[in-house]
Amino acid sequence: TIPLQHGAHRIGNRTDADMQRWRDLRFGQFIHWGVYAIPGGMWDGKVYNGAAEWIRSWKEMPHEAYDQLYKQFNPVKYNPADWAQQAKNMGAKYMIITTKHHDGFCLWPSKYAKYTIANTPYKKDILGPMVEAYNKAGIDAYLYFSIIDWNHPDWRTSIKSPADSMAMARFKVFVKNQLKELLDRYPTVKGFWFDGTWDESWKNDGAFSDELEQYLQQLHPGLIIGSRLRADEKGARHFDSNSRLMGDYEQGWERKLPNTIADVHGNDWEGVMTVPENQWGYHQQWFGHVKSANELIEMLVKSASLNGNFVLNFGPKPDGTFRTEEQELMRNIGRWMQVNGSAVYGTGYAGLEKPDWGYYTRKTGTDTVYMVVCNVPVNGNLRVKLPAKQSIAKAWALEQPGVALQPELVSRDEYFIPVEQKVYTSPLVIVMKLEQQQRGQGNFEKAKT
Ligand SMILES: C[C@@H]1N[C@@H](C(=O)NCc2ccccc2)[C@H](O)[C@@H]1O
Repeated sequence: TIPLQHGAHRIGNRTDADMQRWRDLRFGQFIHWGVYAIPGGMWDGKVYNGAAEWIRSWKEMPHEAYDQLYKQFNPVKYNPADWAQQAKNMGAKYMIITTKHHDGFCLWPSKYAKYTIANTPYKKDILGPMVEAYNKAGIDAYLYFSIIDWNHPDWRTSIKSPADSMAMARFKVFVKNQLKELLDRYPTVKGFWFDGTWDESWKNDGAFSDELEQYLQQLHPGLIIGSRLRADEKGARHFDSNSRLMGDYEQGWERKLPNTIADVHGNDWEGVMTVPENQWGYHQQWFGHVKSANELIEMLVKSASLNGNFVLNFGPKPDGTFRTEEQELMRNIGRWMQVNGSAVYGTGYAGLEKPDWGYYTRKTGTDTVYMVVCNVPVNGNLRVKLPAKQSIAKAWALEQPGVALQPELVSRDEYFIPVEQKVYTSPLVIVMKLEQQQRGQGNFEKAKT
């Protein structure tokens, strides 16, 4: 291995209570909200085809015009208690809020910047009431923070001169000050979600990203910070130059998910997902494929089945309300989670071969395995293949706990569980209790009894 000062400092996953709590939550709500919601992906009668929160970088949007928009930010309908209730109804157990996106606009009255909510018609802190409302609803709060800051005069994408070095040095002090300010103002937050760390100026300063992570942990022990913050001293990101994961979980799964357990290399990980193909901030005209509740439920279950968390993004409107499509989604996903959440919360990889009909999740540390059926087989049977010497002690549909299903043993360690041929409007969940076979009790003897 290559000797590193600023690579991963831990081999393997965190085992402390804060991290176990994060693991068990499994389902989060991302919120991208800021000045970019005002144009909402359109300007001067033209539609921006990029991600709405990047509209400032669009050639049709003059920087001066964008940089005045904060003077119109006045979300008179903003009601964090209502947001929290909708998130709770959806079944989200944690929330990640953009404190400051790449444009540098701060949703809190930072004393280190002028480009903040304090200097808008709204004036009041957005974050405090949000964190409070979500925590009150039993939802943990995490803070998204962009290192890239297009508004700050000292931000540099690359260091090309001594002047750049001095500017970036000032910028790093500013970043540290803002992060400490956020922890001082919102002490109940459980972690940071860093973004905007791909530019050279950051990638080539692995030492600082390492020191910053340690500084934050020492300020607030137990914080959960993903791999995207980190670079090592050779410019390697997420994984250090010895291929060891930095940070507390792999934070690279953005708008994509791993496909097999091999893809996650035994690490904790989190996938973050947009409802349309690529819009995080509010866009007035969603175009392309908009994901359905069932599609997103399947992604959530797939994530849990591969030992990961799934965070679904919402982009509130400038008036402080969620668009109707997003409200509808929260209700529809919530209806399924209300009944079937136990197949997601506190679960992980079941250690079984992925079946054709859907996903297995296992209640962590138990013999309880959930079968989440997304593709009902035309032969009417759910094939369950177990490792040698394991058998199904009991099986039942989650919605009919009193009705024992009769798995048919079709070959050694393989069962068929019949599934009703009908129209399914959402994934079906079956619960199995597995057991180690008693000594000497071969499979076929079992079938005879
Ligand atoms: C969570 C999302 N991350 C921001 C983003 O710029 N993603 C695009 C991107 C992702 C990975 C490397 C470079 C650029 C988006 O604006 C969202 O905030």
